[in-house]
Amino acid sequence: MVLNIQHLSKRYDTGAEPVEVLTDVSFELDGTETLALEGESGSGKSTLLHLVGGLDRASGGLIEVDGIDITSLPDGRTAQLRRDTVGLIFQQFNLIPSLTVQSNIAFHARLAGRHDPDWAQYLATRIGLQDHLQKYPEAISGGQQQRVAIARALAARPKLLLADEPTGNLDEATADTVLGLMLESAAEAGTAILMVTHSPRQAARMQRRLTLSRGRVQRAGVAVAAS
Ligand SMILES: Nc1ncnc2c1ncn2[C@@H]1O[C@H](COP(=O)(O)OP(=O)(O)OP(=O)(O)O)[C@@H](O)[C@H]1O
Repeated sequence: MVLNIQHLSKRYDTGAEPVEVLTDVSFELDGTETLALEGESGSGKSTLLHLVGGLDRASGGLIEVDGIDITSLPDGRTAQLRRDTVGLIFQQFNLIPSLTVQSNIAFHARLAGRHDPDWAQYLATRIGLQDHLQKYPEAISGGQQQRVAIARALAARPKLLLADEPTGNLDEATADTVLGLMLESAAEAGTAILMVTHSPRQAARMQRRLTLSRGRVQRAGVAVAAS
């Protein structure tokens, strides 16, 4: 199992009143499964993704990534796990402007000590970037930049890919193409996917769908607490 979440909760104590953003969330993700995370704005999707990526701390419950409980790891170890096991794609591509497309793709794999030039080259070609490798991010389109972010996230063959509306700012046709490339490339890399999306059309292309409603997992139209 690549991801095991049990009774996860997240509370923010920053304001006058504590805000419980996630309550008793439990689900699992096997091998190379793909899961769409849906739910209305403010339901806690991004918060959940940040917790799984170790970018924020849970208030309670368990998050096992590839068998390691990240809720009890010190910050340095979470960063290491993120580097070694998890790939991240956000709506903002976060490309490094001073690096070429090719170097951007290799960047995280190099950091993880797992840069495989043949795989990076194959991935870039597979994802349609072969003619843009020596260009800088400013010289390519939004759709192409998003392809770079996807290739970069998959270059180190992560066990788990976390994607927060990865095609959210692309037109529908480009989004369809880019998502297809992401799914095919992840399958080839042996990578499971947890993807936040507002698009039912995109969610339907994933193997499983899970909806959050006010921080709880909703099944069959009803928000339920995990047993
Ligand atoms: N640092 C914070 N302090 C207090 N509340 C927060 C904080 N970060 C997020 N929240 C609240 O947590 C809730 C869930 O936010 P989150 O961004 O996870 O929702 P979301 O489902 O991803 O929404 P969207 O679809 O609009 O991106 C929101 O009500 C938000 O206001």
